[in-house]
Amino acid sequence: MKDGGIKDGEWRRVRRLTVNEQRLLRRHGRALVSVSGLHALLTMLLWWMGALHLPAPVLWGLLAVLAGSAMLYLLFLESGVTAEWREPSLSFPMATLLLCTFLVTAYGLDEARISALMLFFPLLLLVSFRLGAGALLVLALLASLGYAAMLTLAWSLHGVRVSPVLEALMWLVFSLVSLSFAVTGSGVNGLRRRLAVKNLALADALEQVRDLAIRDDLTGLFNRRHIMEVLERQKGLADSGIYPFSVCYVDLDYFKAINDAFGHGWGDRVLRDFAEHALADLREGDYLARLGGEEFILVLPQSDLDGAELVAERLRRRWGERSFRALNGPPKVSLSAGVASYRVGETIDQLLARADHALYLAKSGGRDRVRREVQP
Ligand SMILES: Nc1nc2c(ncn2[C@@H]2O[C@H](COP(=O)(O)OP(=O)(O)OP(=O)(O)O)[C@@H](O)[C@H]2O)c(=O)[nH]1
Repeated sequence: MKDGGIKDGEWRRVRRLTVNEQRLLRRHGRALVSVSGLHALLTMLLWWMGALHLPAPVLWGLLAVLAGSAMLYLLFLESGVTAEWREPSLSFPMATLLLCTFLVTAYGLDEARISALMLFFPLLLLVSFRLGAGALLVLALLASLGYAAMLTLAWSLHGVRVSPVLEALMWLVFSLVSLSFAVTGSGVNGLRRRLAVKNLALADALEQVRDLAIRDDLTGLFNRRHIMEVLERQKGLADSGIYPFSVCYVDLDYFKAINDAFGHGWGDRVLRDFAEHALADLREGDYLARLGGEEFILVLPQSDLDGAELVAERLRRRWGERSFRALNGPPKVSLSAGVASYRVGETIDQLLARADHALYLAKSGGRDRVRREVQP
């Protein structure tokens, strides 16, 4: 449904509310209950002043309905029972019920009849935050028809005490003001909805911008800038004694030859395939970034040197089994890796320099192998 008005199936469960939405929902519920409370107070005041001519059982029944419905309504909203319904605030049934109670009080009044209906306007404004134009117009129409029916009943049961022309005039003014409140409310509601849609689009765009800032275009892995932030965070955790971490430089072997023999397109494809393969090979919580070219880095929280070496060795072995020959690509692309473990208090540059040296050892030792840092 586009405008969010009340239609068939409105009460069906559709999705969970966010915490913020739940907070707004409860606030809305309390506002509606305040209107109900104000009406109860006004009714008692009018009765105490002797202006309300309702039989005692009707009066107490009315107050009981106001109190009971308010409690039930709050119970529904606070318990979250309605949270997954399409219109979780139950604004339409609650507003209709309150309208009926306004009409009952108005029935018991003569000169001051309209005073019991005044609360309908703030009520309409309140529910316009939740209901669409159609539902607001239906409410305004119900109020106008209800008022007319209440007048007819009052006139037929205890005659006319106020000039019928004056009564009819008040009814007309009430109906027109209700209508204009409904129209204004739905306009505000429309604006609010458009704003909400724009906010969502903005949040999406921000997410994309953030993604662009931290990810590598070709592989979708984290980029160098972001992994440096990750490393600083890990250093903070390790320096506080929370857990250690290790890093592993990975470099694909003879990549220039692949580009030269199979073309740049194949080179890109191998890089993307490696990223996918390595990500699948890592455990949850490990980080993988592309530093540039065919150079990658793994950041392995809670891993010591032996653990990091095992991870790198497993990656080397499994990646080495991969072949693109069937697709007319390179038969095999091996990798070399250098691992180093963070030593409390050192800088990230010192750590990376040891990993880089280990990678150099792997390359100069013949490639397709993992080497660990040499002690000091
Ligand atoms: N297809 C492709 N190639 C790239 C990309 N970035 C860098 N390269 C190429 O990767 C190659 C890296 O070559 P080298 O640094 O000589 O390294 P290598 O050929 O892998 O040799 P070793 O590392 O010593 O085993 C160069 O030819 C770069 O042009 C990229 O995004 N896509």
